[in-house]
Amino acid sequence: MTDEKYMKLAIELAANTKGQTSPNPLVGAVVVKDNQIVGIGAHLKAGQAHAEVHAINMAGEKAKGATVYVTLEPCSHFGKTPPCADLLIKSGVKRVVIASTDPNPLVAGKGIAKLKEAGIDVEVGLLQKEADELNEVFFHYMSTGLPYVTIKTATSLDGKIATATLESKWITSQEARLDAHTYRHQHDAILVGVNTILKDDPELTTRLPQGGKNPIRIILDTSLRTPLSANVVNDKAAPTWIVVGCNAEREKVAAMEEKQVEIIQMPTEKIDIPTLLKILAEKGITSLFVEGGAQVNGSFIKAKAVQQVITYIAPKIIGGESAPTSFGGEGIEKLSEALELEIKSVEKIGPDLKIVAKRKST
Ligand SMILES: Nc1c(/N=C/[C@H](O)[C@H](O)[C@H](O)COP(=O)(O)O)[nH]c(=O)[nH]c1=O
Ligand SMILES: Nc1c(N[C@@H]2O[C@H](COP(=O)(O)O)[C@@H](O)[C@H]2O)[nH]c(=O)[nH]c1=O
Ligand SMILES: [Zn+2]
Repeated sequence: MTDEKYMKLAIELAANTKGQTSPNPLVGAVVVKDNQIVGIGAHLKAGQAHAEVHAINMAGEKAKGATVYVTLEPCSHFGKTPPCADLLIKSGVKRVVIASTDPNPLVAGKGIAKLKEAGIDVEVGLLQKEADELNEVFFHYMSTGLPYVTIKTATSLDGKIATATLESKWITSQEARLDAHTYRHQHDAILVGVNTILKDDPELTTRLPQGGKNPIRIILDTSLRTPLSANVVNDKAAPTWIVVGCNAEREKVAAMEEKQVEIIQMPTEKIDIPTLLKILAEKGITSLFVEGGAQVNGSFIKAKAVQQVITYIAPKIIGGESAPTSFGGEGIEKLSEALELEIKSVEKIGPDLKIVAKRKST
């Protein structure tokens, strides 16, 4: 039981740095000696000390003969920081309890092997499910080389994202919209289509009472119709990248680049989602928050390029055959082609419902 207690603390430490460590994983570590916690640590920012380093430094001499609980296999490579496995060996710990193994090919089992070779008692898998869930973004990015994609939609009870005259402010409550901003803080980038820019001129920034990091703003805009006057072009609140097709007008591209907007020009006329995801991953985007609208959401579903769908439902009926729903595009013909997810949670947020659904882990 005490092992679980300490690993739960390590997981808690890791969970509280969500949104800070990208492209690195969330990691927590706890050092225990004679049933006393003598050191704790979490990885706070990519490029800075790993969780084990903080915890071992805090433990000092007491690390000798101690047990270390760490949510991810200690690294064994020289990345931006020296290997944690070597540090644990040098500090004379007796036992290391690990939750998740690290799929990073640079680590993948080597950290565990190193510790065992040095005669340290290693145990793997304690609360692995909870720890793995914490790092679903990092593990997905490591194993696929693509960003972990979350689509967020906000609809009425009858599934509409706007009225037939395209009025959409607001369908869901302030509380639900605030909840969505937490995801903006946690994601590397937010993505919308140019129609959302033209209709709402959104800021796409993280506006939480407690503050938060603004994600990089990505606009899908094949023929570069985003106005030079748009908020996302002028407010300098966060980087803005506009994805265009190969036929976007040179002059418009130059005018946008003048305003420090980054243009990502696709090799094809249209924007191919799988190709775009590879480009974004290469640019270090490990998590992508897609806030629609209908056409963009439809293109991600068509490409089956989504890992999580978060739906906020307001207890309102909008009606109208031509009122848009969350996923546009041509859709599917046969039900067997429907994108299969599993519902992970259903909760009330103010007057609204929030449903989190995830792809079955492939
Ligand atoms: N219309 C609704 C939403 N609409 C979401 C659209 O993407 C909207 O244009 C942007 O979220 C606005 O961006 P910003 O706030 O200026 O950063 N999202 C919601 O959660 N509920 C709704 O009712
Ligand atoms: N954050 C973290 C680990 N992260 C591992 O190390 C890699 C990043 O290495 P670096 O570039 O040196 O920060 C990352 O991809 C992942 O495999 N490992 C750990 O032992 N403890 C930590 O707290
Ligand atoms: Zn490390």
